[in-house]
Amino acid sequence: MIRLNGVSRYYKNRAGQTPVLRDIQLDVPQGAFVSITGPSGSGKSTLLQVIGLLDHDWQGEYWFDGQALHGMSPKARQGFARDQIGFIFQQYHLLDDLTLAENLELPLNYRNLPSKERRQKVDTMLERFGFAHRRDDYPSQLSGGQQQMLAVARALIAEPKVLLADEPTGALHSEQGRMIMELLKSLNEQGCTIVQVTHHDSFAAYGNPCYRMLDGVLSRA
Ligand SMILES: Nc1ncnc2c1ncn2[C@@H]1O[C@H](COP(=O)(O)OP(=O)(O)OP(=O)(O)O)[C@@H](O)[C@H]1O
Repeated sequence: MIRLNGVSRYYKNRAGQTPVLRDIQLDVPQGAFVSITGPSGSGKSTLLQVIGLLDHDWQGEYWFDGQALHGMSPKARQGFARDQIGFIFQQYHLLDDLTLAENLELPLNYRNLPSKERRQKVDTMLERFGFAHRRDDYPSQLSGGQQQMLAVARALIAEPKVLLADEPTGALHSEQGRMIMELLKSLNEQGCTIVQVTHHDSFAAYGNPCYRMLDGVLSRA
């Protein structure tokens, strides 16, 4: 489903160019749950940003369901990402001045959907994730684990083909972290393709295959 072939990424600094991703080869089959671990600063988040099309300053080939994303303009990639890719972050990235329902509706605003259909999708998601009775609450009224659950719901509402998770449990205590991992596991069992970056070996074990990033080099763990 996703294939990276020889992807490299450099950051410019005073010394010149520092390689952060080196000749990355990665295959993510449809329905897979891929984990990427590795030490701090090794390039994991950078790789996920490339896969999530949040970063365009890379070289190499990126194939997604047979489409050559490396041949697309950044603007076209942005549209593609909105349709096909869901992203969750360590710090949730919810909008605090919007209600839970309004947060969920955000990704649908880019779609040409009648408002009734948008509302139905939001209601279904609120129900599915157990937030129906809290639709008019604000994210700050939720626990960290619940905020991350809402972020997962928001990432899924536009029915992306793949869910990318960058340290999804990083801001949570272990009980809540496990809850989020169990949620990702059950989503994967329902067919959702997932790529996660994590520091936790026990959480990495939810994935198969597992990769390890070291100094910008990705290899099978
Ligand atoms: N915008 C940037 N400009 C310059 N260097 C950057 C930038 N973003 C990241 N880097 C550098 O790229 C390297 C990889 O960073 P990245 O965030 O991908 O690592 P990571 O493995 O995700 O780390 P962590 O586990 O701590 O989140 C680091 O050395 C970092 O300092």
